[in-house]
Amino acid sequence: MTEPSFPTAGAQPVSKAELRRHAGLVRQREARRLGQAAGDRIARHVLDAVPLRPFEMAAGYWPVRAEADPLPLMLALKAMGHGLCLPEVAARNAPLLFRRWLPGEPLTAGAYGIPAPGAGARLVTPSLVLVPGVWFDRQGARLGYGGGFYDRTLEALRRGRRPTIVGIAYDAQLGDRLAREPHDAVMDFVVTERRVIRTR
Ligand SMILES: Nc1nc2c(c(=O)[nH]1)N(C=O)[C@@H](CNc1ccc(C(=O)N[C@@H](CCC(=O)O)C(=O)O)cc1)CN2
Ligand SMILES: Nc1ncnc2c1ncn2[C@@H]1O[C@H](COP(=O)(O)OP(=O)(O)OP(=O)(O)O)[C@@H](O)[C@H]1O
Repeated sequence: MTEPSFPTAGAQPVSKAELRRHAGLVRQREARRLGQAAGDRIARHVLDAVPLRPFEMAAGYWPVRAEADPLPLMLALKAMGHGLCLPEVAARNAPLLFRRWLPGEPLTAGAYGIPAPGAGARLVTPSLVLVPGVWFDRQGARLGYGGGFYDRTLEALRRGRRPTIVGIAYDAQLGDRLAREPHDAVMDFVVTERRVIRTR
């Protein structure tokens, strides 16, 4: 397969929409190429390199659209005694909410059809946030689906106790410096199946 030309925020600016489309294709290709091994490697890298405190409340995500799979990591965190939760879109311009979830518990279709724990599950504040994305740069900037949800959410969480923010992606979704906007939340770590990048 020919490598699609590489859009960056450097000499040749591309629109966010173009980068999203390109990144979506890269993600699909990598999901197919790497299969389940990627999620297992990501889990190992996070456990090896990201400092964890006792009793973290870890926000994962239910992988959709070929997002790198955080579930092996979530299962390992649970086995170590940490808590787990999943995001919920509360309103279009609001931060995400997080609800407690244990693997095996039922999920319901939430906003955009993404499975979520549902109104019966307890609301919690995560101390460790696994953040999906379509593109990351090596400085920890992130491009998502464009709703600004994680930007608003991470900004709000950082006003409280200092959470650990970990972007999760396939290595092929890592690129050169993204044009950063003032509202863009920056990850503390970006972890792929190949490496851990510590950004601060
Ligand atoms: N697995 C997973 N769960 C998640 C997120 C995520 O990125 N991944 N979210 C992270 O925020 C939230 C859901 N956010 C989403 C935001 C936009 C679209 C979406 O489909 N956007 C349209 C464009 C709509 C518009 O421009 O207004 C699209 O991509 O076609 C989907 C999910 C919460 N749960
Ligand atoms: N902290 C914030 N406060 C208010 N509005 C914000 C904030 N962060 C982002 N937004 C709004 O959200 C819009 C979308 O932001 P952006 O394109 O960076 O989303 P994204 O990070 O790709 O999406 P997502 O986080 O949902 O995956 C911005 O144009 C902005 O208007």
